[in-house]
Amino acid sequence: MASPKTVEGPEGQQKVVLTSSSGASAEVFLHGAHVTSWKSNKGEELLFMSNKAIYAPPKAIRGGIPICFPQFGVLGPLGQHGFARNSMFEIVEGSGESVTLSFRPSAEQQKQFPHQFHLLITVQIGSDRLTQTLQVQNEGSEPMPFTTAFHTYFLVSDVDNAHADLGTSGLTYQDNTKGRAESKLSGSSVKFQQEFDAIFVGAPDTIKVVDEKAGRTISVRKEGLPDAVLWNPWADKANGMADMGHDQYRNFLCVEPAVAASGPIQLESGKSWSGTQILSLDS
Ligand SMILES: O=P(O)(O)OC[C@H]1O[C@H](O)[C@H](O)[C@@H](O)[C@@H]1O
Repeated sequence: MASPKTVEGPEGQQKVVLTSSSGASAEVFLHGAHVTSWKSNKGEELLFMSNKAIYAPPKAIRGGIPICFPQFGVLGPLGQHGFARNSMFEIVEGSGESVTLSFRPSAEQQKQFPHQFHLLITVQIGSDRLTQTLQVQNEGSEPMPFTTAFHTYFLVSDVDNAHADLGTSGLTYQDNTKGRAESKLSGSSVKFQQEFDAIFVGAPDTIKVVDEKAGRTISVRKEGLPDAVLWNPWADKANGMADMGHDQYRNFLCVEPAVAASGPIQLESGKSWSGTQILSLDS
């Protein structure tokens, strides 16, 4: 397959633009293999991007779809969400509709995480969907522990008029705002009305992001990823972030297919593992 072309994005960073035959499109930066845009075939943007995002390493880009790897959150010895989102990837192959990006840790990164691995991220645009696969191969001689997530920021008209529907009532979750204390959902949906930061262990394989005001539903389907993290930082935390615009917390909610509290996965030497998220625009 021919290598897809890159174009220059903010701060001189290279990005790949994918376009489906129907006109849907996506943008993927080599920095972090980070998807920063997914547009429907009508041209409407479906992902949230901060208007103060920083596009250059060593910062992760705020918004879109950061890849948390080889650690989700603070569930391990590394800095929050691991180093892949702060690192440069290389293009392996692709076409107009898909691209595969590759990353191997530097000697410096292996000092913090003493494992050799090969990470491949594939992003594919379809007429009504965006598919992302994370594949990791343990190239070292010891088992490699990891956790991971697709940290997807969905754009919503206003968080007051949006919710995440898990499809099952009364699920329990670990509440990150309360030291991972167990809590229970009263219905099957999460309405974001204050800071919400929760790990659903063994979450349903499909979660819907519903924007009532825009009349839009996106299904988040996950394969090989047992958990889901739901997050909105709310006003105080978001307005304290240097790379988040004022009150922009109202315009997103995160649904993050993950191996979080179910992990870490212990990947044997020479073995590979993969996980996929499929985002589809239902209406
Ligand atoms: O600010 P970041 O490092 O990108 O993390 C953003 C958020 O990611 C996840 O959703 C975690 O559960 C949150 O605790 C964290 O605040």
